[in-house]
Amino acid sequence: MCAAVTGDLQAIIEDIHRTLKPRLGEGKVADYIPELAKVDPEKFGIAVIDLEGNVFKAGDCDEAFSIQSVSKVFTLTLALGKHGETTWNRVGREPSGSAFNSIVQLEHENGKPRNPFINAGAIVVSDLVMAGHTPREAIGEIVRFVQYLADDATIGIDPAVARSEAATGHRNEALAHFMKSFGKLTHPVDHVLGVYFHQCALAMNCVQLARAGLFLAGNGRNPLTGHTVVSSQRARRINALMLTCGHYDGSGDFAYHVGLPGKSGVGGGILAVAPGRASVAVWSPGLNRNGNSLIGSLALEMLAAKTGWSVFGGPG
Ligand SMILES: NC(=O)CC[C@H](N)C(=O)O
Repeated sequence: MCAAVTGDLQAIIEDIHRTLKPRLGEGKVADYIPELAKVDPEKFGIAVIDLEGNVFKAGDCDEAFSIQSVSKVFTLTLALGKHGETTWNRVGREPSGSAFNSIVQLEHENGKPRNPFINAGAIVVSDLVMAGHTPREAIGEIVRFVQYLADDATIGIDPAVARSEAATGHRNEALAHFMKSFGKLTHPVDHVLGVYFHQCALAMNCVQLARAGLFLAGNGRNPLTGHTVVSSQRARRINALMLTCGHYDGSGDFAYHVGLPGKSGVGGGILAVAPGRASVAVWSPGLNRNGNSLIGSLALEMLAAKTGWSVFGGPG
């Protein structure tokens, strides 16, 4: 990273926070999971961690939130570790161009989801992570993996969110049963969804989330712990999937405006990766029409513009 950016980064983060604060409350908090509807729409946190381990943060960056679909990056990493490239026999690698919970493509494509970041694909990935495990063991493995990535044993699941999602998860049940009817899930639907709902209910703050994503900025190696999590080739490929599929039918827009691999969740969190430079987590619960954090996306757009971190080229 160039020295000028390092020195200015805290000022940049604070400026972004100050500039966007008056707009908090724009967007719509997800309410189809009742527990998420209770979250204060004015929350806004940013954390950036560079490869030297410097932390730059602003706002509500130490408050835990429901990471929801951001968890799909971590479960994909786990599934690739267990199953390698055969993972792609079960789930595709193409952008869907449809909503995160869409069912329409599944019938045309015989129950094989387009990519691991839409709900259907992530449910298949949960099925893959379960191999040889009970649901409880698989959930434990996911939590331990995220704790290991973030080097923080305090990270856990919010059971109220997991219960709330299970109680209202008819759309995900429909997706899972539909895929099961095509023989695309190995385990019983209720077991797979139990794992999926719990992974989505992981509660993390922006600093923890940025730390957990740091290996993707570091060619597969977390520079803070010295652990090689994945090969550089795999890190590059996960980043490619985040860039092309991480924001559902808003992925093209996110690439256009931000230009960084990113993964959003309906809790209002986004993990973004600036390869070779830093890992960034933002949180603001108001969502845009694609179900991605509205203010969080704007914050990342400003950050990319001010740092020149877009993977597509320099500042401006
Ligand atoms: N986009 C999201 O974050 C969706 C995750 C949410 N748990 C769901 O399955 O509906």
